[in-house]
Amino acid sequence: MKLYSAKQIYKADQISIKKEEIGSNELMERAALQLFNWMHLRMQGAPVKIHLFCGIGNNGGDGIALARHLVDHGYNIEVYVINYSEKRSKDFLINLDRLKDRKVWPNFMNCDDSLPEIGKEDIIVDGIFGIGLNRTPDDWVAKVIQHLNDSQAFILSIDIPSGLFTDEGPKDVNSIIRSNFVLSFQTPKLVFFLPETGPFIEQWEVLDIGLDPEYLKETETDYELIGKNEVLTLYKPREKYGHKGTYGHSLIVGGSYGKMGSVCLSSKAALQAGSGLVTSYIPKIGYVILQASLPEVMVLTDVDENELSNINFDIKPNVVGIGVGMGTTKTTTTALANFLKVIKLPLVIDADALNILSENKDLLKSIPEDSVLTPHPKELERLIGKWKDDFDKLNKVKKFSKKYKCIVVIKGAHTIIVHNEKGYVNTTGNPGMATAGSGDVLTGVITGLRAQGYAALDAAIFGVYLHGRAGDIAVESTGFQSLTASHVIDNLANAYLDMFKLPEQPVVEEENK
Ligand SMILES: NC(=O)C1=CN([C@@H]2O[C@H](COP(=O)(O)OP(=O)(O)OC[C@H]3O[C@@H](n4cnc5c(N)ncnc54)[C@H](OP(=O)(O)O)[C@@H]3O)[C@@H](O)[C@H]2O)[C@@H](O)CC1
Ligand SMILES: Nc1ncnc2c1ncn2[C@@H]1O[C@H](COP(=O)(O)OP(=O)(O)O)[C@@H](O)[C@H]1O
Ligand SMILES: [K+]
Repeated sequence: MKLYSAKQIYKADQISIKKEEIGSNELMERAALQLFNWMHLRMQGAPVKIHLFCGIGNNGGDGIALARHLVDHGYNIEVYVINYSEKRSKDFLINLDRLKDRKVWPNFMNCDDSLPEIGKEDIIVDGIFGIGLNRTPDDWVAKVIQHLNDSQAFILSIDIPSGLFTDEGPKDVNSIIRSNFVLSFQTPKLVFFLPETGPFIEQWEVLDIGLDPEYLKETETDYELIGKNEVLTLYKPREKYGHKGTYGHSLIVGGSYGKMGSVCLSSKAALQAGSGLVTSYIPKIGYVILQASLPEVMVLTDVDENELSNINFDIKPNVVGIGVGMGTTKTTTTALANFLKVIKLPLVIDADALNILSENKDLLKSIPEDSVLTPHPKELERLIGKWKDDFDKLNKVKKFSKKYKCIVVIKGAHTIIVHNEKGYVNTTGNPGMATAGSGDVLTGVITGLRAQGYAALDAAIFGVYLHGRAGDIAVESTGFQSLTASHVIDNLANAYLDMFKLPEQPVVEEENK
């Protein structure tokens, strides 16, 4: 699913109005009707108090139009207009008049008005600012927003939580609504998925207001949301006459004294992702551990007992996953540097290999083209330096990806895969996966997919999706706290099977005869 920018949404808005020969107030009416239907379906006329807080732009106009539908259906409403500017939008004014025709008089709030009382059981509709926010709200508006956040009432935001910018980072977190639910028009916004702004949104849903499908289809976006539909198109089925050679040979390089588990996790994950063959390359100390833990995996050992000192093998893998549990000693740093000088194969680079690269930036230019780097936030910071906000981070990563011709997987609650100018935002995974070794599993999965012939970007996108989905299935039986990296591996099979499951159909009860 494409994630459109505010500029693109406004353009779609203009094109739709022109093509369909409708007024902009008709689009607002569609938006308001969709909002109303959503609420009415769930509330079924319940007499709960609904406080609608509206700005003076089109987001406020949506709120005012929604208020009219609510009052027409007998709901218990109170409307407030936050007068943060004199420049009321045309469609806001049209809808304000329509509401007044119903004898509903909004409370017009200015900077020195007292704040209204809101009960815990009430509902707040947040239509203060939408995608038109272009500067930090004034202090008194921020105070109103804080008051709503503190009320403990359920907050339903129209289009986007008020105070959040659509395409840039937040400047004052005290002026942002904390939404329980966002009904977003036509597209979710990128900020719903970023670590700094995502926490302001508990749940979201898209309402289709019928913006021009042709424009939406043709328009390229900087970001895409990755779900089941997107990865189904990437999936490579197995061939009847395929053999283990057809599905590639993964080599997992890593481990050091006390950290052999990470190599076990990556190697097992590569197998479970479907790699035809898997070999682990480890310091001698891990030989028995690997052989005893994973009978399917072949093992090659370094000459050194406890750490990698010379990465040298005479097998022909298709891809190398490198870095897990490897440590960053001088000896291992030299081993990695020498390896990068000669290696031509695609790499999946993780953990300590990333840390070594961060400490020796001149090595970055030796990374083979189309390698996949999988940093968690701390590793990323070591690699690209500090960032101002999430947008600054994404821009820096885009530059890095272009410069070193690689794919960067920014791990997190919503992992984002960056390739050149574009980002792919993952939708699977859960906080149970914030547990030791789950990143090692991801390295194995992406390596295993690369081995099977998935292109670098596809392997990264599909791998991140599968890994998260396996975690989501696992957590249903383990709970968040008890989920471990091994559970994620054990559920990779279920993640594959789940891709082809049809959505559950409603059960039709047989009629009593
Ligand atoms: N496009 C679509 O598909 C459809 C969109 N619809 C709805 O329209 C919404 C966008 O509406 P919008 O453009 O009128 O802007 P909105 O967010 O209401 O802000 C109002 C104005 O406030 C101003 N302003 C900005 N920041 C400020 C600040 N800090 N403090 C004070 N003032 C500030 C700024 O004007 P300025 O003062 O800069 O001239 C801005 O224009 C969208 O989210 C959706 O709900 C639907 O109706 C149907 C179809
Ligand atoms: N809150 C979360 N929601 C979803 N996924 C998460 C969350 N926290 C962590 N993860 C995922 O778990 C993995 C953790 O990786 P990493 O930090 O490298 O762990 P480790 O170093 O222990 O292997 C990443 O794939 C990350 O996206
Ligand atoms: K809003």
